[in-house]
Order: sequence, then C-alpha cells, then structure tokens
Amino acid sequence: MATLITGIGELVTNDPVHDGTPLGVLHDAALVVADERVAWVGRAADAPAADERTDVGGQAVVPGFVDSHTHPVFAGDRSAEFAARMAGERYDGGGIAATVTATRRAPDDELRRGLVGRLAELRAQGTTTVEVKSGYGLTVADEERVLRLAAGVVEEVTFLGAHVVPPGTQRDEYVRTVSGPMLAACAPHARWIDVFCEPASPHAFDADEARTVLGAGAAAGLGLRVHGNQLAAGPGVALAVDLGAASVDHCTYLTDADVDALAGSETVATLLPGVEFSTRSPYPDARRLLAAGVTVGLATDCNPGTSYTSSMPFAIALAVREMAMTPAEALWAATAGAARSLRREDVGRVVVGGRADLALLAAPTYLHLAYRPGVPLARALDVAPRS
Ligand SMILES: N=CN[C@@H](CCC(=O)O)C(=O)O
Ligand SMILES: [Zn+2]
Repeated sequence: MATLITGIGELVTNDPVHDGTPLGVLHDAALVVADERVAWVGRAADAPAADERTDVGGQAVVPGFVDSHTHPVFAGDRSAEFAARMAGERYDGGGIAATVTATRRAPDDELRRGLVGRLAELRAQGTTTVEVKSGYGLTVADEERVLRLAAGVVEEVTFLGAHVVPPGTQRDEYVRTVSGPMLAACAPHARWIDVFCEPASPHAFDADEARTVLGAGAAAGLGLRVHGNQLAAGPGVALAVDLGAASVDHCTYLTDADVDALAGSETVATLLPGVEFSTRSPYPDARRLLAAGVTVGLATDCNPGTSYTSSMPFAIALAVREMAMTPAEALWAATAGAARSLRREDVGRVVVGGRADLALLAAPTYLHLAYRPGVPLARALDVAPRS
C-alpha cells in the first residue's frame, strides 16, 4: 500500500540535489511512502497517485532525528547530584556508581519499562532512530541482561562495559573481564563497543586500557565508538581516529592536533550539549570543528547523570544558541550527521529507497526548532503500516 503525504509546507531532505544546499529543502512538497520506505519525493504539483492520502496542512517535515548517543537503561534517581552541581560541584563520573547499584537491583521488568518509556518520550519529540548503550550493569550478567533488553527494542545497541571501573574492583582485572568474558556474553546483542576514555576521571579508562577494550571489541566484530575529551583534553579523540571509530562523542576539550586528526578521518565528532548544560561546563567549539571540515553529529546523551533529556530539539536549540551553529547546521548534525556516526545510509535523510522515518513539526519551517525552544513542535510521523 502506498501513502501520499501532501501539504508539506517545507520538506527538509538532506539531499542537496533539490536546492544545492546540504539540507536539500523543498517547498510545497509531497512524498509517497510504501512498505515503510520513501517511494517518491518532489513538488506536490507533480505527485503521483497513491492508495491513501494524508495532508499535513502546510506544516514542515524533516528527517526523523537520529539520537546516536543514549544511556536509557537504568534505575534510580540522581536529581540531587544535579542540584549539587548547580550549587557548584564538579562532575567527574563518580555518580555513575549510584546508578550501577540501583540498576543491578532492578528486575528486568522495571528496566524494560524504564527503557520503553524513555524511547516513547524520544519518539514523541521526533526521534526515529536511537542508539542505546549499556554501562550501568558492569558485571558479566548485568551487562548481558541490559543489552538483551535493549536489543529487544532497538537496532543500534552499544556495549559499554568500559564505562567506569566498578567500586571494589581492580582496574587491570576489570579491563581483562570487559575484554574477555563480558565481551563474549555481550557481543551477540550489540553492534558497537564504546569506552569512556578519560584519564581526567579517576573512574574512567586511560588510553592503553581503552585500546585494549576497543581492540578486543573489533576482533569480536563490533564497530567502535569512544566517549572522549569530555572533562579535559586527552587521548580519546586521537585513539578513536587511529582505530577508525565511527564516532567520538563529547569533544568538549580539543587540541589543534585533535581537530586536524578528525578533519582527515571518517570519525564523526558527536557533540552532546545537554551535558554541558547539565554539568555547567563550557560548550564544545563547534565552529572550530566545522571550519576544519569535520563531520559533526548532535545527540542528547540521555542519561541520569550528565544529561537527563530525551529532546533532540533541545540539543538543536543549545547547538544554535550556545555553540553558534546555524539552524541548518544543527538540524543536519541531528539527522544526517548522527546517521553517519552510526554508518547508516537509510536514515537521517529523505531519499527514494531510504526509510520513511519522518518528523512532523507544528511550524512552517525547521527554523522554529531553535527559535521556539522548549515548545513541543516535533513528533515522529506515523505513516501507514507495512502492507
Ligand atoms: N561520561 C560518561 N558517561 C555518561 C554519563 C554517565 C553518568 O554520569 O551516569 C556521559 O556520556 O556523559
Ligand atoms: Zn554517554
């Protein structure tokens, strides 16, 4: 069954063929969706016939947001930690242990309910692809169960056993566990492996430890992602580029050498401005990255410690207001850039043959995403189900 979506006042495709810009904007547009894929895209006046027709009344349609960095499988509450930070405390990753304790105690049903609820929250704000990390289990059994739950509901699943060294565990012994039995138990549920490489945190991993874990993950067939350069300049970015990681995330503190390395690489710099908002930290220098030609992605980093938001529009608004990205750059980073960080060609843009993952905006133009911060304008557009 084919559905014609018409009455699109402004359609962002991320396909430059339409207007010669990265966003590929069309006005008075329409598209045809069949079997959850885009079958046709163009001007409404040229639209072909279809079995069904949906008129969106002049609203804007953009590619569904791609949230390429989240940690939504957890239990417990860390709002008091947030309040303490707002009163001047610094974030160093120490609070992760509290979430680990609560997550280990939580039965599967409670974790699944929390995950599904957070994914619904994301979708209600226009996000159609979500990457989900583990990292609050940190035993073989708990990491495996978290990833099994995640793999039951999303495609992009990331093993983050190397989030922090759990209290009471020797560092070298833990790195051996993560790279050995934990990886063996978790790899069947995951597409990616990630490491919090941050020597500035006493809880996270240094370059050698991160290299060991990522090397083992690559040997097990997983793609690589890195949490790096969040708290200070450090080895995370260089390591990610050296190992051909798909993404290095945070990038808050970068040296010139880091920027140069990223510029000549296939590694996406994924910026997470919700973290700087919630930890009262300086924002990453997005303009420096863009000027150097680095591919920039944007994500929420939805997690209970540093960024408990599920809103990609909020990330876009922060990127525009606090990181001086243009609204067009921010939307591209939240869709096509984030898709590239997941090495996905089928999401993050509206092209024939791609997934019909779309966000509808209660607004005439995508500019409203940053212009009207905090207003629930975006929602995932549900098109007719597969025939
Ligand atoms: N920095 C490391 N990990 C998460 C925060 C986890 C937490 O504090 O619970 C992040 O991406 O910011
Ligand atoms: Zn993270």
